[in-house]
Amino acid sequence: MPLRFTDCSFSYRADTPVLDHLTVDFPEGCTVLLGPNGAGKSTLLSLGASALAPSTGSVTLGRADSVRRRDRRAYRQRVGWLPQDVKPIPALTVREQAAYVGWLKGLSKSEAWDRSADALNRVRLTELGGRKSHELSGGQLRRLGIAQTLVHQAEVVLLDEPTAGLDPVQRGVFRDLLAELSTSVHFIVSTHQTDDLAAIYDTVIVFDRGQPVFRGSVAEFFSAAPAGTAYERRAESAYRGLVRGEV
Ligand SMILES: Nc1ncnc2c1ncn2[C@@H]1O[C@H](COP(=O)(O)OP(=O)(O)OP(=O)(O)O)[C@@H](O)[C@H]1O
Repeated sequence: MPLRFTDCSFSYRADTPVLDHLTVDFPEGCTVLLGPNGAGKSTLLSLGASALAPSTGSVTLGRADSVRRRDRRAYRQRVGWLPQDVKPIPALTVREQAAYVGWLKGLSKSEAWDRSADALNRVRLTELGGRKSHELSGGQLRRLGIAQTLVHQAEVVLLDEPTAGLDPVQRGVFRDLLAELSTSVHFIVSTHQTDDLAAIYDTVIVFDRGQPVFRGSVAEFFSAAPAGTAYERRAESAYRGLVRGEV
């Protein structure tokens, strides 16, 4: 079920639109969103999560429109969001936090509590379930963020730079987790990391100055690199050829 932005505009300040009548859809599977600093990726994901509202246009998941008041609750249940800074909720344990977010999304307390056990198991945090969430490391906290989206069984999960600042081992853990979960959840991942694209993603979207400048398979993305580019430099080279960068 694709997430679709249709004719979407958004500005933080009246004179500088970040998104200007943008139309783009995110297909099923695992999609990576690449783009330079300031391109508008986080803004796009915040709109996708319905944490921000567009000034024109719509953001839809199937028939549910995030902008339409009567659809909003259902829309938010179907979409999970991991912003750049996942926040521990003071005084709550890891399991309580996962359950609490499920409850906020409309589950009953008992349902949220029951599902939190399975969600923590899927992100390999069961053993830390009784620990206070503010005691988690950055990598563990991000896995808790994913567990929160699993509790309310989001169909589409938006991850904003989920591996920034993680050590190589934790990055590997996260990558394996995405691969495992992507059989049942559609992921849209904003990142600056272009290694491992082929191992994780089905679709690449490159965003620059509020507009998509590339949308295709990983193989098509690689083929945007000049002929003869060394194998390990294809992603970087293709990317450089597509974007103009920060103003
Ligand atoms: N809260 C805010 N208030 C005002 N301007 C903002 C705010 N958040 C982002 N912007 C501006 O909106 C534009 C897009 O920012 P955004 O964070 O969406 O880009 P990004 O592609 O996610 O960048 P990065 O890769 O650095 O995270 C930038 O010019 C940024 O300065």
